[in-house]
Order: sequence, then structure tokens, then C-alpha cells
Amino acid sequence: MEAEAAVDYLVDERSKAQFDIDAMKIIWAGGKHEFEVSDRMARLVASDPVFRKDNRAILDRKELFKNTLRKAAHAWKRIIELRLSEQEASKLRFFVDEPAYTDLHWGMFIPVIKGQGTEEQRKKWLPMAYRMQIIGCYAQTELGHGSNVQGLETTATFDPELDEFVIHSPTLTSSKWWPGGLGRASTHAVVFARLITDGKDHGINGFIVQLRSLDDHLPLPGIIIGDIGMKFGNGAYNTMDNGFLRFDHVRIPRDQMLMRVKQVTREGKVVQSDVPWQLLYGTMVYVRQTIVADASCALSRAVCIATRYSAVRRQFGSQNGHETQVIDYRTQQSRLFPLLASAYAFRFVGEWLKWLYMDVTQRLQARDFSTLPEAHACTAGLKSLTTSVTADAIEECRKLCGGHGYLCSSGLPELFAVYVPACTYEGDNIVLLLQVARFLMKTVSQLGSGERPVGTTTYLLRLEHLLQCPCDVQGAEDWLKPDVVVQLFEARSARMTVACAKSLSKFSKPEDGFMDLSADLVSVATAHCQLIVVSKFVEKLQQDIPGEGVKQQLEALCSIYALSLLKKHLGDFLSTSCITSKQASLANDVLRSLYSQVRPNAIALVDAFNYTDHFLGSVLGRYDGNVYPKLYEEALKDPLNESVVPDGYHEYLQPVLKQRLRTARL
Ligand SMILES: CC/C=C\C/C=C\C/C=C\C/C=C\C/C=C\C/C=C\CCCCC(=O)SCCNC(=O)CCNC(=O)[C@H](O)C(C)(C)COP(=O)(O)OP(=O)(O)OC[C@H]1O[C@@H](n2cnc3c(N)ncnc32)[C@H](O)[C@@H]1OP(=O)(O)O
Ligand SMILES: Cc1cc2nc3c(=O)[nH]c(=O)nc-3n(C[C@H](O)[C@H](O)[C@H](O)COP(=O)(O)OP(=O)(O)OC[C@H]3O[C@@H](n4cnc5c(N)ncnc54)[C@H](O)[C@@H]3O)c2cc1C
Repeated sequence: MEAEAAVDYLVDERSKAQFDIDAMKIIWAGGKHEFEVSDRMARLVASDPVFRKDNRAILDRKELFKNTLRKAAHAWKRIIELRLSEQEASKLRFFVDEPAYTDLHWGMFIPVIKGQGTEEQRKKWLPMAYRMQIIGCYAQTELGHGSNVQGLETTATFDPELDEFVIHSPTLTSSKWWPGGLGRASTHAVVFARLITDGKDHGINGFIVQLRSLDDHLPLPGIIIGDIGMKFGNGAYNTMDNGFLRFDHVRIPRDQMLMRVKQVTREGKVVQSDVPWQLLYGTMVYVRQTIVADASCALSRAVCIATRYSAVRRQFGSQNGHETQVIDYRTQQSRLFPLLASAYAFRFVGEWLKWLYMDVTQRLQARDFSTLPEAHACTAGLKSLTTSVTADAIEECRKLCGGHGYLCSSGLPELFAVYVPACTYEGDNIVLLLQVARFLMKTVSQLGSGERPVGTTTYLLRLEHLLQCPCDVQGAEDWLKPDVVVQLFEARSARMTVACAKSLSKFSKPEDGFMDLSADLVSVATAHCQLIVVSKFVEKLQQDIPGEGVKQQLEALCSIYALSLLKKHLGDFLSTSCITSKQASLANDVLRSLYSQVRPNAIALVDAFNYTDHFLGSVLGRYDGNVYPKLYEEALKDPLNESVVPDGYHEYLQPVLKQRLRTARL
């Protein structure tokens, strides 16, 4: 009875939607074609029993890893059989939804050769990698050095006699440590090492190194390699073989040094090409950009689960003879709807960042390097902002689901465990925000010298105005005006930037100032990145948005995103005198009415993500809302329920119970 009521309940919820959900699905997917590919690949994966994933939390590490190898091999077989395009194949891997060595092979090994190899090197290595005749990983981080790339210790010493490099790990701390896919699967790696020629250290560069035999997968001579061990959570990221790697004077031919940025001649002379040396960090820029796009996927997934469950779950009160749906509590809405809004906001900023990355790549090909610093700041800052928010949001969604959110069958614990390292990998989030702050300080300091800020920092050209402009809000409805909100976020960021720049200027050595003020610099960088997200959402709404009611829903979400940030960071806005407390109070009133506006559309807004139940992997987030019978079914599947009397009863429970009986009799 109860189960059916839940099913009917979501149908009823869906009937309340005030917008064209099919049109919203296309907006979310990024276009008709993208929607069609994504939908087809999601269904393909969901209908294939090899891709089942409901047993991950109970498999031991070896079974788990073997199962991942099996899925990756099956995915590759399907990609070949169905002649899938690159876009389709990447979507298929995404919906398989299991971290695997293939993420690093396609996500970093191939991009690093593409970005840092010469034409000749690309021709030699990429076809083998595309056909998966070799499997590669990205071996940069060491046991003692992660964030500080310039501090890496592994050496690549040129031997002019044999025209080879000798790759060596001189200390324990120089052991490569963390690279995904390295531990068990990879045959090759791009290894980052110090380039040494003629006794001179020329800094860091990438080298292609074969690690394992292509015949029997055994490590090649001089290579010590293994997995670094279990990571946070059951299942979760333990499907990935993050590895360690030590080199004992391993020799590779000279032409396996990636030579787009620097070259070493036959004589051992180092030649710097005319591209900026920072291109050595280019693969990180590429991956940070994909991580931003991925944040909206992880966030929307958690929000979809929490929203559907909040509509099914009832506690206290009375609503047509039932208890109240928890989604109708204002507190639930004020925690959930800003996360729903953030999912859409991150989707759009991710789309924009993809464009920015393509733009900078094209410019680099045409030898225009002018936008590289901004691309670095945007990818670093947005990677940091979106992953931190998403990791916190997944945990908040777990709490929004009450006790059942803590069950593995809710899907949330695994999603959290898989997602949280995103705050660390590809650059620790604080280290990356400090890069943004450094970029902002440099931009402000150059304003007087005629250097024009570009792209996302163009607002700093209006610095004088932004430093003193009052906020244009007179009545509550003014908070719904996009230009008012964008200018407010610009003013906050500009004022915080200038205040920090002034404090910095008091230090005789800038490095000392950066150390002392680093916590404030992180806040400045955060304010700037939030401005980017808000303004990209607003820009998206200026485009043609087809579909009945779609634009209105997105406008409401955009306002929720901005105003909930304002509420969260009220201290910033008040202390910089960007708004008055009266205006803050009006913003709060507007937020409440926006929540009421979103409430009837909430289920449809998460349906627009178009996630299959297979991908969601959550009993609480099921499309049909049939939560309780399925929770019960999942509980019965637990290995502990395989026998009525538990294993160990005779050895450990019965003696204790008998002991108690004897004591009771005394
Ligand atoms: C249930 C299962 C569910 C599902 C999940 C399934 C799958 C997940 C799938 C998908 C994700 C999607 C795709 C991604 C693919 C794979 C991802 C998967 C796994 C993650 C892998 C993670 C891999 C790694 O972590 S690799 C290692 C990364 N390491 C780092 O990021 C190191 C960070 N450190 C640095 O970047 C640098 O050291 C530094 C920037 C902090 C400092 O550098 P440095 O000391 O050289 O210099 P500075 O003085 O600060 O800077 C000098 C100038 O250079 C400028 N600069 C710096 N960096 C760059 C850059 N990148 N580009 C351009 N310019 C740069 C800087 O601004 C300075 O300029 P200035 O003008 O002189 O001021
Ligand atoms: C799941 C996972 C997968 C990974 N995959 C790969 C891979 O495929 N290939 C690869 O090469 N690497 C990989 N890594 C390594 C990853 O890139 C590094 O862990 C990351 O860059 C952070 O470096 P770290 O571990 O040295 O952290 P640390 O720099 O040691 O950070 C420790 C603390 O110090 C703080 N800190 C550090 N420097 C500063 C500073 N200048 N100012 C203020 N605070 C600072 C940080 O904020 C943090 O709180 C992976 C890591 C994880 C967790």
C-alpha cells in the first residue's frame, strides 16, 4: 500500500511542473545531439548486465579490481563492435561510472602526449594509445612532492654517448606515488622528472617510459612498481589502482622526452622553443576544465537523489491526511534548492570553461599566448570552487535524506567517497585559489601601467566606480534584476581585491605578504570565482532559451544561486559596504519566495538531468519513488542476511550468551 502511494506521489509531483521538461533536458545536455548521445549511451550501459554495480561495497579489493578490469574490457569491446565515435565512447565510459585506469589513459596520458609531444612523437605514440595497444598513466606526484611541481626529485640525466636518458629515483621521497592506473594496469607512463644535461639542472619535463612488458606485463628491469593501498570508503575509488613507482637507472631513448616545450639535441644541448614554459603544466589546465564539467554531474546526481527522496519522505504535521512531505519544510528547501541551483550554475560555467579552453588552445596553435594566464586562473579557480562546493553538497544531501542517506543503498556514501579527492587531485584547492589570488594581485598592480585586464577581469577596468557604487536595491523586486546582482558581485570582488593589494603593498618583500595574508587571498579568489559563476549564469539567460517556462525556471535558479551566496557570505558584502542590512533582509525575503516558486517544479528540474536508475545507483533517488519496498529488498540482499543465524555464532556469541545465563543464575 505504502509503496504504491509513493509511486503515485512522484507522478503527482511531476504533473505540477510549469515548464517543458524535454526542452530543459536539451538545455542541460548542451544541445539536441548531445542529449541524444547521452541518452542512448546511458541506456546502453544500464541494460548490460556486465555493468551492474550494486555489489561494489561488498567486494574485496582483489575482486573489485578484477571486476573493474572486466568492465573496462567489456566497454572497450562494445566501443569497437558498435564503432562508437570519440564522443559516444567517452559518454559510455562516463555512464559505466566506475573509476578505472582508462580515465587516466584517455584523460591524461593521451592529452599529455598531444599537448607536449612534437608532431613526430604524436604520430608515433598516439595511434598505439588510441588502439589501446599500450596503456598509459600520468606520473607526476611523488611521495614527498605533490603541490610543488618544481620540487620533484626524479632525475632524467642525458647520456650523450648512448643518446639516452637515465631515469632514476635518488631518494625514497622521489618515488612516484598516487598516479591512477600505475599500480597494476599501465604499460607506459609519462613521467615528470628533472632534466639534467652536462651536470646542469634544466627543470621539470615529461618523458615517455615503458614500465611493463607488452608480452607478460612484468615490470621491466630497474622498475619497482605496485599499488599504494586502500583508499577512503568501501568500493568507491578503490576500483582505481593508484600506484607507486621507483626507477633504478632506467634507460630510455632520447626521443622519448616530450619535446614541444624544450628540446635536447644529439649533443646534449637544451633548446627552449618559443612557447611559454608553462605549457608543461598544460595537461593540468585541460583536466581541471573537465573536472569543472564533472562537478555539475556529481552535484546534480546527489541533488536528484535528495530531491526525489524529500518528496517521498513524510514526517510530522498533516497534509491531506498524511504527514508532511519533508520537501515542504522551509529548512529543507533552504538547504536543498541552493544546491539544485548550484548544479545548474556549474553546468553552465562548465560549458563556458570548455569554450575558453578551446579558444586558448586555438590561440596557442596560432602562437597567441596572451590568454594563457587567464585560462590558468579560471581553470584553477573554478576547479577549486566547484569541487569544494560539490563535495560539501554531497554530504549535505546525505543529511537531507536523514538516516537512510547513510545506507550504501542510498548511493550517497559511495558518491561522496569517490568525489572528495577531487578537492585534492589535479591541484589542492587552496593551492589553486592562491594561484588565482596571485593573478588578481598582478592584474590590479598593472592597472596603472596601461595593461588592460582581459576576459573575466575586465570589470576591474571600472575599479573607481566599483569601489564606491551603492547597491541599486530599493525594493525586494530589485533583487531579481541580473545587472544589479552582477554589479554587486563585481563590487564585492573588486573591493576585497583592492583591500588585499593595499595590505600586500605594506610588506617590503611580496613573498612575506603572500604568506601572511594567504587566508585573505583565498577569500578574494573565492569572491572572484563566485562572480564568474554568477555572471556566466546570467549570460546564459541572455541567449535564446527555447521551451515553455524554461527560461523562467532558470531565472529563478540563477537568482537563488546568487542570493544564497549573498546570504552565506553576508560578512563580505556588509564589511565592504556593498549592501546595507536592510537590503540583506530584503534579499532573504526574495529567497523565500523563490523557493516557493521552485517547489512545484523541483522534481521536474531534477528529472531534466535524465539520469537512469542504473547511473544514480540509489534506492532513495529511484525515478518511480518506490523507496520503502526497495530499501527492504536491498537490506535482504546483504551477505549478513544470507543465513538466519550468523557465522561466528557458535564460536563467539553462544559462549557469551551462556556465560550471561550462568551469571544470571548466580
Ligand atoms: C561511483 C563512481 C563514480 C564516478 C566517477 C568516475 C569517474 C571520474 C571521471 C571523470 C573526471 C573527468 C575527467 C578527468 C580525467 C581524469 C580525472 C580522474 C582522476 C584524477 C586524476 C588526478 C591526476 C593528478 O592529480 S595529476 C597531478 C596534479 N598535480 C597538480 O595539480 C600540482 C599542482 N601544482 C602546480 O600546478 C604548480 O606547482 C603550481 C601552479 C602550484 C606552482 O607552480 P610553480 O612553482 O612553477 O610556479 P609559480 O611561481 O606559482 O608560477 C609561475 C608562473 O606560471 C603560472 N602558471 C602556473 N601554473 C600554470 C598553468 N597550469 N598554466 C599556465 N600558467 C601557469 C603562474 O601563474 C605564474 O605566472 P606569473 O605570471 O609568473 O605570476
Ligand atoms: C585520488 C587521487 C588521485 C591522484 N591521481 C594522480 C595521478 O594520476 N597522477 C599524479 O601525478 N598525481 C595524482 N594524485 C596526486 C595529487 O595530484 C596530489 O595529491 C595533489 O596535487 C596535492 O598534492 P599533495 O598531496 O602534495 O598535497 P600537499 O601539498 O602536501 O597538501 C597538504 C596540505 O598543505 C597545504 N598546502 C600545500 N602547499 C601550500 C601552500 N603553498 N600554501 C598554503 N597551503 C599549502 C594544502 O592546502 C593541504 O592542506 C592523485 C591524488 C589523489 C588523492
